[in-house]
Amino acid sequence: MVQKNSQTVVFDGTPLTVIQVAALAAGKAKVKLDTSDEFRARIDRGAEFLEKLLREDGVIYGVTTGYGDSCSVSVPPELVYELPRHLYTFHGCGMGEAFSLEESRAILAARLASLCQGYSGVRYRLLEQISTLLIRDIIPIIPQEGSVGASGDLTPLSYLAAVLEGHREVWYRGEQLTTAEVYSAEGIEPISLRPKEALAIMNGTAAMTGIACLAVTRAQYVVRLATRITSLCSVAVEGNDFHFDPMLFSVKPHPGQQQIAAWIHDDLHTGEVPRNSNRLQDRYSLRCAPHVIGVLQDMLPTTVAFVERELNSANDNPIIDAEGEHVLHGGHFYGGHIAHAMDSLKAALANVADLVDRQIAQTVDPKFNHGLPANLSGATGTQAAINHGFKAVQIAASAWTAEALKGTLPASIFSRSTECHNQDKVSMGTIAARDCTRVLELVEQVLAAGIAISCQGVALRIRDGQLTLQDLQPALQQDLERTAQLLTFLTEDRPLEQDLRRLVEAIREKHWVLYA
Ligand SMILES: N[C@@H](Cc1ccc(O)cc1)C(=O)O
Repeated sequence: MVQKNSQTVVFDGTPLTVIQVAALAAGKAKVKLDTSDEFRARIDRGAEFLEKLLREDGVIYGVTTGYGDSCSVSVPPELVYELPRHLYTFHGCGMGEAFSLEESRAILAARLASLCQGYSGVRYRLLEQISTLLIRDIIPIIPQEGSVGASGDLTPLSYLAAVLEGHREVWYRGEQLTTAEVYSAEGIEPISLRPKEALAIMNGTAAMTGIACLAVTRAQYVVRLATRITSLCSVAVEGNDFHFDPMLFSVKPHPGQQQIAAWIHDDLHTGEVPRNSNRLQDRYSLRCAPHVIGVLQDMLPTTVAFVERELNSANDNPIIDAEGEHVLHGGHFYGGHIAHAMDSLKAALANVADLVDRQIAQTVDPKFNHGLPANLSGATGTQAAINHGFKAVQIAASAWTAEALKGTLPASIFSRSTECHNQDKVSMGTIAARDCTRVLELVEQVLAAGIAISCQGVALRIRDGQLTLQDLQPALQQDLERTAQLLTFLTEDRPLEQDLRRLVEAIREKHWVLYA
């Protein structure tokens, strides 16, 4: 899976970026665990401190006690080593679809990044086993449902814990196989989890954080593509270029909004604004595009910061301070920041889908599109009467938009008291991240329709001699060519499902080079 000469993501406790996690998840980056003696020693020090504590004090939460509300139950010494297996076993109750291969790799990467901070009291050997899974692309199959995202992603991460010990199932070379058969084929020894180790794997936010890494990197491309679609729609409907003037935006100083306006302005290579324009004001979906896409652009840096801090944090409980010899009890498994980041990201994303859906509506409609044919059908002569162009695609885009908007209900407000009221306030961050992923899929579909329709609109003006290719900025010319590689100009009605699927795939692959 891992491509040759591709980048390498090194797990050594130093900060990782969402881009690195996304590259790793896509199979485009190699994985390397720091093998230096210094790093090994730093990690092992936590496990050694716990061993010492166990010998000397005999009581450690989650090691010699039950979990959560069951912490008042003491576990007799002869059963302490059986406790980790019980933890992942009773949490083996995940439901729903499994996370995708890409998502599951991101989840493993997020857990490894957290354990590499060195505050979880696990052995270096455990980190090696997780990195072996990533390197050999043996990926646990993790059901998506069943985490409240505040006692960590306990249930999803139990699937990782179980796989480390050689149980449950994995994806391996495109097949779903038992971990046991893959380990024996690959000559991998299952690990025997030490007393704190199952808890350390499960008591964190890796499921929601891994998914959030993928969501924010996809959202960065959504911003750019929605901006370019706005420019193309403006050209297609002969919109008013002066809505994006730098002077206009200098008096409303949201930097992301200004950036979007500047990009559109450059795309449209607008000249000097007339002293008193007699041009009409376009509808809001064009005129206010920087104000809608700009919200997403302005919130992305904060969203990325939330996700990267969580990614590079010790999200576990208890935290093991081997240096100072303390066991610190807290709530670092709580995914509140990811919950908020994903809840707000999905709302901003769905607003962009709504904007593009309205741009599509203007562009296909002869009442608003300044002389383009109905539904942008390229059919001429008598054939025009029976051709319906992008009519159904516009209807579909309306449906995808509605579904995206419906998916924006915040998850974090649905906190429930659970686990005998020990977990009486929880984040629901994993649900927020999954919702955000679903919203993203729908947004990308709307953008696929948007790029298809805006390019057809511009191509119609060129075909009908109202515009030449050279009138367009080189970047827009290139977009038309890149779109034409995937979607031939629509003259005669044809089922567009496969074309749209290609376009969605191309969005995921960042096929259009946008504002580099
Ligand atoms: N997250 C809990 C531990 C826990 C683990 C498993 C459970 O099923 C419940 C609670 C804590 O650290 O306090």
